[in-house]
Amino acid sequence: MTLNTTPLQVENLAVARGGLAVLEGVSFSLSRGAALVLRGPNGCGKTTLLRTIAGLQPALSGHIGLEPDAMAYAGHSDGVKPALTVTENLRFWADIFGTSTIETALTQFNLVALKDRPAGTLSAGQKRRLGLARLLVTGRPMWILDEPTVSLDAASTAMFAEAVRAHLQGGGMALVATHIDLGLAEAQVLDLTPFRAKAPALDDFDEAFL
Ligand SMILES: Nc1ncnc2c1ncn2[C@@H]1O[C@H](COP(=O)(O)OP(=O)(O)OP(=O)(O)O)[C@@H](O)[C@H]1O
Repeated sequence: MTLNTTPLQVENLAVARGGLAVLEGVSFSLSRGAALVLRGPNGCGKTTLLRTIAGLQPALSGHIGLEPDAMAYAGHSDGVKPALTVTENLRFWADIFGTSTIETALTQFNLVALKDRPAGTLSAGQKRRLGLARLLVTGRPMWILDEPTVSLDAASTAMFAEAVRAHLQGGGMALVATHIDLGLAEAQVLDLTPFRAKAPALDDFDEAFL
């Protein structure tokens, strides 16, 4: 699949969770070859924003200028099939996304020695590496990553940063919510704190109980 795509344009986006707005007025753009790291305190709406941009839930308002089928989303769950081996998991995804090779994914995420292991027998960090390796076999240009380094040790975190860097160098893009320093000095950073939605004003007070 080609990496030629319109860059991501997000304009005046408002997103909601549980029926309540959590972020409003979020605007940014991402060019090919660029990464943006989203920061903000727990509960500010990073996951909600990523899920909305990935097309997994509707926006309250605003515009997202990239189709979901240009995106590969890696959320909190690894999405690994435990009964399939590492190779079978990657081949399964390669078939779904219409790509052919899984070798780069095995190598870049240090999974070669584990390739015949049922995924259910992997450690948490190994499972996470497999879940992230899936990004490579999607062939999709826009990676949307929610806390991708959870369970990864320092070496695997560095390996992941290298995989993101290689993706960017190939013209891909990455949007990442993370609390840690990924070591991606080239990434831009957007703090979502100023975009937190204001609590709705009460304009219809009930009488106080006496
Ligand atoms: N199922 C739910 N129903 C209602 N509200 C929810 C639900 N899940 C989460 N929320 C609330 O939505 C808000 C945004 O949550 P979200 O998971 O997007 O934040 P986050 O910035 O990703 O947080 P964290 O850094 O802790 O992962 C939070 O205030 C959270 O409590």
